[in-house]
Formats: sequence, structure tokens, C-alpha cells
Amino acid sequence: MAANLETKEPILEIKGRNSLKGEVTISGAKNSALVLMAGALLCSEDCRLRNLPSLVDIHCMTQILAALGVKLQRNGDILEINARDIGHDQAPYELVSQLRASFFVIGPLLARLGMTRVPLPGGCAIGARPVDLHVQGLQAMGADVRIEHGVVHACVKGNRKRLQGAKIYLDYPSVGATETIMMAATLAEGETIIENAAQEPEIIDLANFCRSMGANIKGAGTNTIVISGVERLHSTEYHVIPDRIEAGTFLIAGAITHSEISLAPVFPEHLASVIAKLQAMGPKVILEGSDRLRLIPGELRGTDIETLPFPGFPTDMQAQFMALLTLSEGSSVVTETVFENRFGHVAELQRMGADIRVKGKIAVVRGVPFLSGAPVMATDLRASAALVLAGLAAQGTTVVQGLQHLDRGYDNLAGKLQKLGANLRRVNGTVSQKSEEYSTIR
Ligand SMILES: CC(=O)N[C@H]1[C@@H](OP(=O)(O)OP(=O)(O)OC[C@H]2O[C@@H](n3ccc(=O)[nH]c3=O)[C@H](O)[C@@H]2O)O[C@H](CO)[C@@H](O)[C@@H]1O
Ligand SMILES: C=C(OP(=O)(O)O)C(=O)O
Repeated sequence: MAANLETKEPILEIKGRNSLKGEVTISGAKNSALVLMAGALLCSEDCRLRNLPSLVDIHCMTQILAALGVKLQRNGDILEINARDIGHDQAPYELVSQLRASFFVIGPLLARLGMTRVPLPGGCAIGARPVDLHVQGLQAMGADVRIEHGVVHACVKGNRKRLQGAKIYLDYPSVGATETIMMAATLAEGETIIENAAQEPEIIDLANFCRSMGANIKGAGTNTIVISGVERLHSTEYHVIPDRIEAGTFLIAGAITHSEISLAPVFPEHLASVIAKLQAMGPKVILEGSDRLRLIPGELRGTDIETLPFPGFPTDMQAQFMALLTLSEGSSVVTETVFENRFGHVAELQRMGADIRVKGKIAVVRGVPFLSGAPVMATDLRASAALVLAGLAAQGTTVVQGLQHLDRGYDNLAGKLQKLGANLRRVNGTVSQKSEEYSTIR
């Protein structure tokens, strides 16, 4: 029990074992919106992004663009961006250090200005996360790149004004490196071919966004992307795709609480591996119309999961699935192949009674009959979601700390769960175990 927990940080108190009901609206995709905001730097005319989620990461990216001299205006889920006058070539360290996607400004800034300086990025502490593939790609396109005091300095070599098209093979299909090279190549001279490119839906969204501004990009969504550089891009209005990871998190919320819920809008093809694994465990996922999913709960059986680049099972869903596996019958093996340090949630799930053993990149989960509420600390974004999910199913009260991680990437997760009937509340400051202020228990 989390009795009389004293904390000044905001926390989430969850009373578990409530069933959920109803429909949840899925917000725009964080990882798409962030890279599209960087992509807007490629264009000197107005860009309007619709369906932007409300997240700390988005706010932070807005501040980075503003610090570069970009004019921005947000109205609800719409963001107007005008990057005609980029006044600074250096992105500010205090902001860039807070999120990984901040580094993605390097490609567009280099393509637009011929030079730029971008500090090494932050983001979830889930591995070393180097930027060597981004750097090698830019170098192949004729950039001089050096790293000094944690800042990447890049400029177009010699007296050329534009980057040059190149054939680039990625040693690993890195999402970020594919995006950096794609954006840089959009305004380069000649043709760029990216081989072993990432195939994530966010790559297709970036290609569609750039195309809507007049870029010439083919093959996005396959492992070979061909970009023919153009001299300039024009104004656009663009709708961000739904967040497949938020959708996956809600599917698990339904499965772990044995509740029937539906979610929309979603692109079901973005969730194919997640749906396949859920169905292998017992619940059913039904497609209604073209963009609504209904989760029908079922008895939970363990299954094995291996994270892989898209279309494989997403690393950004591994922690949430692990929460579900802790309550599933039998043993499951979870193999994390994308990031070398993405098991931060394990120790916290163990505090709630989960039976998990970790060796290197493999975790063996043996299902237990129940989890018990406990005070737990989120170590990164998806770990925080996993703890919330575990809390929804646990007996008693779970108190999740470290909400700065959750706020980076989930648009009002607590509010959306509350609307579905979850018994939770967010508290800023000191908390005790008293429960009068909880929402009504069904
Ligand atoms: C803001 C954003 O979009 N974040 C997503 C993006 O992160 P991000 O773009 O950082 O992920 P990458 O695909 O680049 O990283 C995958 C692997 O490649 C390695 N690597 C990457 C780049 C590089 O230059 N050198 C290198 O070795 C990384 O350390 C990691 O082990 O894709 C990940 C993989 O789907 C997701 O988990 C993140 O949510
Ligand atoms: C790892 C993630 O984000 P980032 O790359 O921004 O750290 C994530 O979205 O799960």
C-alpha cells in the first residue's frame, strides 16, 4: 500500500480493478508530428499542421523552432509554422537536450542554410542512442560534420550552396537517420537513394508531408527511398496520422482490465503486429468501418515478443505488453533488440508482484494471478504507460511517480482513462491513501 506517500512531484493515484467502457479518441502521432515540425523548416512559406497532439515534447519542439526565428501559432490541434526568416543557425542546448526528435532539425537546417549547429539530443534514456548514421548520411551528401563540446557542427563543403544527392546504405534501418537524410535530400542537388531505410508509418507520413510541399520522394514505406532534390518547397496544410502507440496502449488497457472498449481514429495497418500478438493471447480486436477498433476481452495466455523495426513488433509497445504478460497464464519471453537498455519498468512491475527475470536483452515473464498496488517510479515514457496499465489491473492503490515521462508523449492519458471509467486521479503535491476524491467506482 502507498500509505501517506510524501511527494511534491505530481503523481497519479490509481485504484485498480475497475472495468472500462466506451470509446476513446486517439490523438495525432507524437513521432510523426515532431518530425513534420522539423520538416516545416524546409519551406519558406506557410505550413499548417492539423491534428497535433498536446504534449510536452510538442511544446518543447515549438520552443526550439521559435528560438531559431520561426514564427508559430497554435490554435487547438492546429499549428501554423512560417520558417521564412530563420534567424539563428544553432538550436538551443537546454531544449534540444530534452527530446530525441529535436536533433531532426539538423537535416532541414543544413539544407536551407548550408550550415548549422545542433547539440546532441536527449529523449528517453533507453540506450546510448548515437547519431552516427545521421552524420554519415549527411557526410555522404557533401557535408563537413564535426562534433565539438557536445554540439554537431555541419556545413556544406567547399563553395557549393546545396547538398549533393548520394547513394546511402544504412547499417541499421534507423527511423531518425532515414528522416534526417530524407529531409536533407529534399532540397539537395540530384538524386539520393537510401538503402535499408526505415519503413515505419512515420516515414511515410514525412514523405507525404514533404510531397504536399512539392518534394519528389518515392518508395517511402519500403526499404529503398529515392529522393530527387528540388530547389524550393511551397506552402501546405497537412493532417498528422493517428498515434499507433497511444492506440496500442489503449488496446492493452482494455485487455488488462477485461473490458470492451473501442478506439478511433486508427490506421489498422499501423497496428498489425500489435493486434496479431494481442489476438494470440486471447482477446479479439475487431475492425469496425475503416478506422475504429473494438477490443473484446478474453482470458490471457502468455506469448513471446521480439521487438523489431516496422513491420515488426514496435519497441515502443514492449513495456506496455510486458505489463499485460505479467497477468497472462504461462511463461512469455520478451526480447528487446532495438534498444539495449529498455527494461526500466521491470523492477517497478516486480514491486507490484510481477514475476520477471532479465538476462541481457531477454526478459522471461511468468504470469501471476494478481498484481498488488504499490508506489512505483517511471523511468521513461513507455515504462510510465506500462505502470499505469499495471495499476489499472492491480489490487489496491498504485501511485505512479515520474510523470514528466508520461507527459512527454501521451495526450491526457489520465483524462482519457477516467472518461472510460478508470478510477484514477492526478495529484500535484503531498498525497495520502485517502480515497474520497476518486471518481465513482462502477
Ligand atoms: C522521436 C522518435 O521518432 N522516436 C522514435 C524513433 O527513435 P530513433 O529515431 O532515435 O530510433 P532509431 O530507429 O534511430 O534507433 C534504433 C536503433 O538504432 C541505433 N542508432 C540510431 C541512429 C544512429 O545514428 N545510430 C544508431 O546506432 C539506436 O541506438 C537504436 O539502437 O524510433 C524508435 C524505434 O522505432 C522509437 O522507439 C522512438 O520512439
Ligand atoms: C522512445 C520514445 O521517444 P523518444 O525517441 O522521443 O525518446 C518513445 O516514443 O517511446
